[in-house]
Amino acid sequence: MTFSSQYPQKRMRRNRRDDFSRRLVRENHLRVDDLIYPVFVLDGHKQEEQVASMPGVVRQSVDLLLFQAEQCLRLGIPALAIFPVVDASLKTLTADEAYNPDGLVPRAVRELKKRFPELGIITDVALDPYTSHGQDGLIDDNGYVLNDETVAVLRKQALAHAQAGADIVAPSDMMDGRIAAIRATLDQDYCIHTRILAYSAKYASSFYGPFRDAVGSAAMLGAGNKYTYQMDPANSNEALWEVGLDIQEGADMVMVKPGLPYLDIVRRVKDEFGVPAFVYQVSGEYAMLKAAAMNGWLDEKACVTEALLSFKRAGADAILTYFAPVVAGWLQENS
Ligand SMILES: NCc1[nH]cc(CCC(=O)O)c1CC(=O)O
Ligand SMILES: [Mg+2]
Repeated sequence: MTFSSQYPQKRMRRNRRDDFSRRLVRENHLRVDDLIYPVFVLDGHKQEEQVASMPGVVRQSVDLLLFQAEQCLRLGIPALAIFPVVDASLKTLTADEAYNPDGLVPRAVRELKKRFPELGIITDVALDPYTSHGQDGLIDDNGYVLNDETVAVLRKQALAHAQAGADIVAPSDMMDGRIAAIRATLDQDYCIHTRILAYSAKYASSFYGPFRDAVGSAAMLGAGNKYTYQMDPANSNEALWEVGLDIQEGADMVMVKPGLPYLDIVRRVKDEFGVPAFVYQVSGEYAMLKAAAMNGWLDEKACVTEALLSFKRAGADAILTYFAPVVAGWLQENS
């Protein structure tokens, strides 16, 4: 039996045949330089709690966080993103604790920067850990989140973080005009080097569920939602509009959040603006992968790596992922 030499005309499989040629034609790579590790910080000493809906993720006091920070540095992870678990007694309608210069976040930042000055520290600028209703801003009598009144508090919060030494402040609140306002406040105080990572295209996603458990805002929020400020998952052009405004207002990097269900947005943002575009593989994405892996239904290493590589393929420059240290370890094994 003979085979026609004209069929197939082109053999795409030739490059895939061997590991060496697969490596040579590989278009995208996941590197440790791409990773940002989100961590949950608690008050107190030697405190550590598991997050039930995020197996392998803990909330911990600053003294213990220092060990994780050291490990990240050793692994080559460029930056940590800090999220506070604030005691219910400190949550108020006006979120005053958000800009307490001696609050949990500024204290954590000072400790981390003192011990590990070369490790990048990113703080979250939003009021949800500090409000008694779990919304990211101040509310009126009808529960509507007020824009300008909220921005006035965010300015103070961002300044408190910057003065404590945060390298990057990251407004995740989705109020209008907050990037310009925060930039002006930082500049007035000569915090000219503090970068702003704008959560520009942040969707009203149900994949944030485990995060809200982790920081304890779920109980506060109750049946509430964030539809009046976070973006509608149905929208795509609007994300470009949001990103464009934040760049104009002075953002140094922009973020798309969540990740996997919004790869198309990452690609559009990168193509349209060419600015540093970050993506957040959020708590629900972590929980999905982890749950399936723990059941033996998915190969954790293979699937996590594939999901993270998809962000690179979509054009992301950096990825916030709860898998960061684990992945950094895998990358070291391979090199
Ligand atoms: N400012 C709130 C905030 N900052 C980061 C996340 C979610 C992160 C995650 O799910 O991993 C949220 C949740 C929300 O908007 O309710
Ligand atoms: Mg906006």
